[in-house]
Amino acid sequence: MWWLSLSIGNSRLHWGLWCENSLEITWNSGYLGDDRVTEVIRGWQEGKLWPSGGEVEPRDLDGIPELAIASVVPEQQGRWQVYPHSRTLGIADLPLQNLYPGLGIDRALALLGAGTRYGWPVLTVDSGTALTLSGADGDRAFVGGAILPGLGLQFCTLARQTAALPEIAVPKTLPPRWATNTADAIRSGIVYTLTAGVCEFVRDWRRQFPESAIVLTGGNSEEVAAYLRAIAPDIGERAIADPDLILWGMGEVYRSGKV
Ligand SMILES: Nc1ncnc2c1ncn2[C@@H]1O[C@H](COP(=O)(O)OP(=O)(O)O)[C@@H](O)[C@H]1O
Ligand SMILES: CC(C)(COP(=O)(O)O)[C@@H](O)C(=O)NCCC(=O)O
Ligand SMILES: [K+]
Repeated sequence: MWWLSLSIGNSRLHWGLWCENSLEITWNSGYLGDDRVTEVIRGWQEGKLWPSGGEVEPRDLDGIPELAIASVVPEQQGRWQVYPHSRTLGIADLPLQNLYPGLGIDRALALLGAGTRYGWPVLTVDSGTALTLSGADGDRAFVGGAILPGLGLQFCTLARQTAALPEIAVPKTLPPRWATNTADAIRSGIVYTLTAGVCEFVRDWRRQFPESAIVLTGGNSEEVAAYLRAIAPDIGERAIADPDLILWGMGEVYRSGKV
């Protein structure tokens, strides 16, 4: 009756502990080394949950949990597939239409989670390592989307590929637009162009699907939500923030009997 959902992203692991259809706890962790993976799997086989790297307390499960894996990082997914009670999800397992071959399973699951919780049509904005937009219509058919470097990645790449630009943390609030020093200039350039781009996509989506929910998720969703509220309140105030969209999508696949 207990099962685990593991979504493997390009920066880290996203975990959910489920009791049937009820999501009990969620946490994130870094990637784990082989020894640690072996240790965690041994724990599961003894009916123990030992979330590592996360802030969740270990606990006893009555039974050996199933593990559902959704991954966009092949090298990481193999480490967890050795668990005998695991099942790896592909886009063919999802009750969505018109998905293209090669579409990220995280994007498809986030859409499924968002549509299930907030209704169809729906647009998801996932601010993770990459920032992705993904939209589906009222028939649960994928309409399309976009991929760009995520917030953290933009700051990091700019610093790494230039001699004079420093590494800067992702700002929590809106920086000044017309900067008079280097750090603010970087903040301004990245934050205002990224936010303007997201707004443009959302506005176009709303022209096609005026009633659609707009759902924000991913490691930088709080920052993106704050920028949107400050720059475009008509979008920011109405957008829904939900950090667990991918896990909710996995729950929906479980409910349909495919896990
Ligand atoms: N504790 C954290 N560890 C890693 N990234 C974090 C953390 N907190 C916030 N972030 C931000 O979230 C981004 C990753 O988003 P996330 O949705 O977790 O990634 P992914 O699903 O691609 O692994 C990073 O680029 C970083 O800017
Ligand atoms: C676009 C992504 C890299 C996003 O990954 P993330 O930032 O969530 O780790 C991932 O969804 C992916 O590898 N997609 C495959 C290409 C596509 O969706 O078209
Ligand atoms: K992402």
